[in-house]
Amino acid sequence: MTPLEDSKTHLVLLATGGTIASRSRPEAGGAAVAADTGEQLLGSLGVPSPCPVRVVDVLRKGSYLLDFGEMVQVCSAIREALADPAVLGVVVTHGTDTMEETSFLADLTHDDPRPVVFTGAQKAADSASPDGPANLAQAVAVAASPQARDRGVLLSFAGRIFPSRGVQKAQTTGLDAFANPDVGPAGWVTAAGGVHLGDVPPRMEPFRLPSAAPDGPRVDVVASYPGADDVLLRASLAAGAAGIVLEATGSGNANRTLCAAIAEATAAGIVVVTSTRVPAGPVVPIYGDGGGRDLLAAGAIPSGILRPSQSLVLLSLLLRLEMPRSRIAESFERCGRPLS
Ligand SMILES: NC(=O)C[C@H](N)C(=O)O
Repeated sequence: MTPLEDSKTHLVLLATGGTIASRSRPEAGGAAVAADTGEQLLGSLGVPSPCPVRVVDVLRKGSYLLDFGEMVQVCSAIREALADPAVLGVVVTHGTDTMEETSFLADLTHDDPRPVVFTGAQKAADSASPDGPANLAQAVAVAASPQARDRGVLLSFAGRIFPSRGVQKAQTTGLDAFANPDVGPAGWVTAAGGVHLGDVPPRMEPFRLPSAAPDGPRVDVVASYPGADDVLLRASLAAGAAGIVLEATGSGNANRTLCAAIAEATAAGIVVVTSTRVPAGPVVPIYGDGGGRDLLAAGAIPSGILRPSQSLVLLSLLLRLEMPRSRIAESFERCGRPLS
């Protein structure tokens, strides 16, 4: 671990809830709900932190409850923490269900060399052997490491370190909850806090952070599957969607019915992005008969390597920033490129 040169330097821990903070509650019928404060989480660390940590409680909820405005709120809290030059880096404790969404939004809008590291847990704080304390200790070690600088927003989980772009929750209950099926982890962190990361990849130009208003443009995810018709897509349009992420099959295919409805939607100015339910590989326009080639001709924008969850975040961000379709297409081209 890196010794501190200046005793005033410190990390900030932003607590948002999730399983890492959850305990079973009689008032919830014994179900696990977010309960612990950031101070309680910090108090659970079995090892001393490499530097002082200041705690801010931002939210206390399961991440399956978050909306886009709350994700912006977490990003604003990161920005506020980094406004203090004595802050070395930020750790965010967060539920794992939507950590790939919030961390990606934070990465897209992160304009600072200092590390921001998300972590959480798969087992509740009151379980017999919670994984939260070790995950948090490792995230603190990563955030305090000079090796983690200039890498945007990272996830540290079960000893592995991932850039947020392309990361996916890949286990419902297994302790190694996250994966990047395209490129694997960027590095690892040992139980003793030793951080190992490879070369620093180039960073993308950050986007502006939009307002945290809860009533931004509506963006829905609509799936294609055997027998899918256009009823749900049209319901989304009728509900006022400004953007739709199509969770397509394979390399990004739908069918003739969906394709025709998408052509109508894009002609009316709705932005449609084609992503895929397949865990790895880019969206590629190859097939006709309502496949990816026809979706492209219908005006849908391929998401590159971004899965539906992260496509939803990028599209919601760009629509909140009032970007025209041409810049949205360019942004997906840039942000959807595989990280190598
Ligand atoms: N393991 C977790 O954190 C899952 C939890 N349901 C959440 O996302 O808040």
